[in-house]
Amino acid sequence: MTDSGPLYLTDEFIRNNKLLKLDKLIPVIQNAMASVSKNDEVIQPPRTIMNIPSLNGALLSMPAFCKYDDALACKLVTAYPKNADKGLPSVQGTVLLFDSTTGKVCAIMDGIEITTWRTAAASAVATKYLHNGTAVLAILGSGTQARSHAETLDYCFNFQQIRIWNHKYEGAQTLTKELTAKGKNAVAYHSVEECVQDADVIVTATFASSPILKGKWIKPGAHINAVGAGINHHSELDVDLYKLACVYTDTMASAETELKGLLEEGMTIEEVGDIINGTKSADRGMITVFQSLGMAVEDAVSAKLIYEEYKKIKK
Ligand SMILES: NC(=O)C1=CN([C@@H]2O[C@H](COP(=O)(O)OP(=O)(O)OC[C@H]3O[C@@H](n4cnc5c(N)ncnc54)[C@H](O)[C@@H]3O)[C@@H](O)[C@H]2O)C=CC1
Ligand SMILES: O=C(O)C1=NCCCC1
Repeated sequence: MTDSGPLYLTDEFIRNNKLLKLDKLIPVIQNAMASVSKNDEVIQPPRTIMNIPSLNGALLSMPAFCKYDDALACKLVTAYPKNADKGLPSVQGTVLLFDSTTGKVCAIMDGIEITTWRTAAASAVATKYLHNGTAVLAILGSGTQARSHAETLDYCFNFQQIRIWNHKYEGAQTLTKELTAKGKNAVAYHSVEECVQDADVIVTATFASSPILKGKWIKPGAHINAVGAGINHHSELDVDLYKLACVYTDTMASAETELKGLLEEGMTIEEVGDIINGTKSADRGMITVFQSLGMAVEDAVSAKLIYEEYKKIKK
C-alpha cells in the first residue's frame, strides 16, 4: 500500500487560489471566538512561548481542537522583529492539520496567510461587537498586520478615512500610496497624536516595546485593536489608557500569563466571546480595547476552511 503523504499548501498557493476569503473567514473566526467562551467546544492549552533573547526572536507552539468544526491543528510560529531589515517577514510559521479521528496529518500549510488574515478577522469581529462609529480608522504600523487590518476593517466598515502612522515615515507613505491606489481616502502621518485624534477605530500593529499610544489623545468612545507583541503583549498602549478603557481579550486562559502585568495592576479583562454570546454586554460609550493575543483555535478553523476550499477546487 502506498501513501503519498500529507498535502502541502504554500502561502503563495493559498493566496493565488483565494482559499482564505474574508466573506468566509470572518464568520468562522467569529464562531471560534464565541466558542472559546462556552464550555466544551474548544481545547486550547496556553501556548508555549520560547523567547530566544540572544537572537531577538521567539518560537511559539499553538495546538488546538475545535469540536463543532472538527478541526485539529497545531501551528508553530516564529517572531523575528529584525527580519524586516533583511526583507523577510517578521512572523512566519507552519500549520499542521490532522484527521481528528485517526491523528494522521492530512495537510501541512505555510502559516503566513493564516496568521495575517485570521488576526485581522478577529479584530474586525471585536470591533463589530464593541463599537459603533466607524468614520475614521487610524493604524499605527505599516507592516503585514497593518495591511491586513486596513483591508479587513475597511471591508467590514467602509471607513471615510484611513490614517497611517509608522515609526519610519516611509513605511506610512508606502502603505498610504497602496491604499490610495485602491481608491481609499488614505493619509500618512508624522505624529501618533495627530493620527489618532478623533479617530473612531485605532489599530496598533507594531513591534514597539514601550508605549506609543496615550490615553489622553483618544476620543471618548473610541475602540482600539491592540495587536502587536513587543517585549510582552501590552507594550503599545500606556497603562493610563488601559485604566481608562474597558479591556477585552480573546482568551482569558492565555491572558492569565500573557497579560499578567495588566492583571497585577488590578485591571478587569473580559473575553470578547462573552459579548458575542450575549452573556455579557459591552459598554459602547467607553473607550474599548481589544487586546489581541492570537489563538490556536483561530489557526485551526482557518486551516480547516482552507482545506475544505482546496477540496472544492480539486474536484
Ligand atoms: N495578536 C496576534 O494574533 C498577532 C500579533 N502579531 C504581532 O503584530 C505585530 C506586527 O506584526 P507584523 O505586521 O507581522 O510585523 P511587520 O514586521 O510586518 O510590521 C511591524 C511594524 O512595526 C514597526 N516597528 C518595528 N519596530 C518598532 C518600534 N520599535 N516602534 C514602533 N514601531 C516599530 C515596523 O516599522 C512595522 O511597521 C508584531 O508585534 C507581531 O508580533 C502578529 C501576528 C499575530
Ligand atoms: O498568534 C500568533 O500567531 C502570534 N501571536 C503573537 C506573535 C506572533 C504570532
